[in-house]
This record gives sequence, structure tokens and C-alpha cells, in this order.
Amino acid sequence: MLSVSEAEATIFNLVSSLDNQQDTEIVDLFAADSRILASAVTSQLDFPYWDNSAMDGYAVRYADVQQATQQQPVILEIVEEIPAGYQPQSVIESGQAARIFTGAVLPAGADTVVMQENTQRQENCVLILTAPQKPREFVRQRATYYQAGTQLLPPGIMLNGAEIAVLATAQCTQVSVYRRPRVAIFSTGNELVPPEKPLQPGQIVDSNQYALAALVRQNGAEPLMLGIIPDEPPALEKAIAYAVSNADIVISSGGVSVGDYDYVEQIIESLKGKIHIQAVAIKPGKPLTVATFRNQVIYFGLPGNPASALVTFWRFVQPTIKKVSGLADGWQPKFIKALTRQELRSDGKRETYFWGKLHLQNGIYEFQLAGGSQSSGNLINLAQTNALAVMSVGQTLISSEEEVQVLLY
Ligand SMILES: Nc1nc2c(c(=O)[nH]1)N[C@H]1C(S)=C(S)[C@@H](COP(=O)(O)OP(=O)(O)OC[C@H]3O[C@@H](n4cnc5c(N)ncnc54)[C@H](O)[C@@H]3O)O[C@H]1N2
Ligand code: MOO
Ligand SMILES: [Mg+2]
Repeated sequence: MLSVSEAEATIFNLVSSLDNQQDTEIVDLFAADSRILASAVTSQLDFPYWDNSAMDGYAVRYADVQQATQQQPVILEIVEEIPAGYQPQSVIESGQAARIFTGAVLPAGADTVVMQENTQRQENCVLILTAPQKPREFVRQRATYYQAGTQLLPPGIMLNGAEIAVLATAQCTQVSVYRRPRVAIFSTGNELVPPEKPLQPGQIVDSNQYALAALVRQNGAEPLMLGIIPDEPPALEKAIAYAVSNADIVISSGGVSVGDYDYVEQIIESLKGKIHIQAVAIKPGKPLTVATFRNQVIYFGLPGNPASALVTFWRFVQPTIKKVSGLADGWQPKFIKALTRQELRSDGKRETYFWGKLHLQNGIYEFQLAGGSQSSGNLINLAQTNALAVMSVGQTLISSEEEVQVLLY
């Protein structure tokens, strides 16, 4: 049985990002949020586009006003008024100034802006009462934030509000992003029925497929729903064959343990899939199957128990989807240190994951264990959780108020 870190390393080595040439699409900037940029963006525009004023005030020549004081103000003639969005018409000569407003283009000849609080207006003239601290004060100089022709944004980043603002500024209204990874999802089990069907004795609702579809979508991928597959080899073979030829990632749940009706591994082998992982020392989630097919598709056979399916999704599948989606960095699972509010106990045999809620309390992260049973068959208390506290193999007790590693999901 592999350790969790061995399993993780195996999985992350098996997968690579979608192709930055073939697996891309062009999207409009308004539809680009949360998408992953596929190629570097370069703009032909400098930013700022031109020298402009950072203040409402007067555009002056520094040499004219560097000695100005309250007692000995410098008097300048106002030759032009320059609101934002207007192209200045005059060249500021020595002894002259232009009235200027924030964001307006600095006129030729001027090199400095004096904020209006340090001036006094006298009809057609302005008195400069305080010398600027330095030449170019309150001038936002062309190209100081970004120089045309250099890289504006690198590939492999997620486009959120800030990146979209940058692209808009650079007039990139269409961007090349990775297509969403396609993730085939199906459930296995003769006992499973969809939630809208009345239950017959012995039947249970297929909650995993709903959970996995939501999680796949939340991670920016596109779920391909294949339904409930009975525990019958021909039906499973058909479903797996279809899934691996129509998706980048396949997730099934159930049928991976040692029971007489657990056929998933056998079918993967008959379809010439290569099984890399059969079991992991993780609780819940031990009978995790990971395989690849010749066309590079990765197959996750998650255990059927609802908590096992979700814990193994968060621990192994979520980072895989993010890596495949083209994210260059930050796809790895995120662990933080927290203090546990409750005592945590395990038999120490497998790396054990406890679900609960991470809170930030007076600047300190605290882990609140979900109340009720932490059994792999319980899914009710998974609601409203956001984190898993981790106990290593060999560890049997973490007392309350002690430090624990927590995986955020
Ligand atoms: N003799 C052994 N038995 C089991 C072992 C073992 O090592 N030796 N491992 C146990 C562990 S741990 C787990 S986890 C489960 C995993 O079982 P499978 O992946 O084969 O899943 P199933 O047997 O098909 O189902 C298990 C359980 O989960 C329910 N289930 C299945 N699919 C869904 C679904 N889509 N939505 C909701 N619930 C689902 C199913 O009804 C069963 O109750 O094996 C243990 N056994
Ligand atoms: O690993 Mo199983 O998921 O403990 O019930
Ligand atoms: Mg089973």
C-alpha cells in the first residue's frame, strides 16, 4: 500500500497540463474570469499611455518654481486649461503654467505638477506658494508601469478581476485561454438510484455523482455525466471505454474494493489501462485506484463511501484537475497550520483526514471538527465544512489546542 505522499507524487508525475497550442480557445474578456491564460500577452501600448497629471493643479516647469515659498511665491501666467481626455495645444514656456486635472495629459514644456492646495489663483495667473519636492512631482510618466512590447502577463495564470483589468487596459479584448478539461463522471453500484426516484428496499441515492459534478465545475472543468452503471462487467466496460475516449480525466466511484461485485480494476486491465495505484494508506479512502490509458487519460476509481469519495477527490483529484487545466503554479494542495479545538484520535495505521471548518479567530487559524460521526459512510456532516485536519501514520492523538496540519478545499 502506498503512503499518501507516494501516491500524490505518482499521480502528479502522471499528469501534465493541456497543450498550450491545441487545447485552447479564444474568449471575450467579459467571459474570461477564472479561465487560465494559454499564451503570454504582450501589448503595443505603453502604460501610462502618456505623461499625465496625478493631481488637480498646475503643470509647470520645475526650474521656474523650485525656489517658491509662501513669502516669495512664483507668479506664472496660465496659458491653457487641460481637462482629462483633452490633447494640450500649447507648449509651456518659462513663466507659464497650464491649469491641469487628474489624469489629463501633461503639456509639452511642463515637467512637474503643483497640486492646487499649494497655489493661489489670481485671475489669469497662479501663485506657486510651495516648491515641489523634486522635478516630475505628480507626473505619471509614460511607460513607467509597463513598456510596450514586453511581456504583460505570463501564460498559466488564472484571470481574475485584476488580470482582466490589465488586459482591458492593454486593449486585449479577446484572449487565448486553455479549454476546460473534460472530466467524465459515473457511479457504479446496483443499489444506486437517482435522487428523483422513490427508494425500493436496499436502494440508496447516488449522491457521489452530484457531489463530483459540482466539485469538477468548481475547479473550472467541464463534467461529462455518464450516470449510474450497474455492477456488471459488460456495462462497466462500455462506460469506461466511452469515458476514456471522451475525456481528459475519468472519475468513477464505487467498485474498487475487494468485494465480489467490485469490478473496476478488472475492467481497466481488460481495456489495457495501466494501473499505478490500487490502495493508499489514507483514511477514509484506502481502496483508491489510479490508472492511465494510452491516450494519456488519467482514471480515478474513487471508493464508493461518500466521505471516502470526497476526501480522495480533495486530496488527489482536485490538484490534478488544476494541473491539467494549465495552471502553472498554485495547483498543489494547500496546507496550513491550525490549532484544533477538539481532540483528534486515530489508530495510527493510515494517514487520517478529519473534516471540519477552519476559522480565523483573533488572527489564529482554528480547526473545528464537524460534529457527529466521522465515518466514511456519513456524508451529512460534510455540509458546511471547508477543511480536512490531517493526522500522520503512527500518530494516535492530537490534543485540543494543539497544532495540526489542515488541508483547505
Ligand atoms: N473486506 C474488505 N471490505 C472493504 C474494505 C477492505 O479493505 N476489505 N475496504 C472498505 C473501504 S475502506 C471502503 S472505502 C469501501 C470501498 O468500497 P467500494 O469502492 O468497492 O465501493 P462500493 O462497495 O461500491 O460501495 C461502498 C459504499 O458506498 C456506497 N456508495 C457507493 N456508491 C455510492 C454513490 N454513488 N453515492 C452514495 N453512496 C455510494 C455503497 O452503497 C456502499 O455503502 O469498501 C470497504 N470494504
Ligand atoms: O477508506 Mo474507507 O474510505 O475507510 O471507508
Ligand atoms: Mg465494494
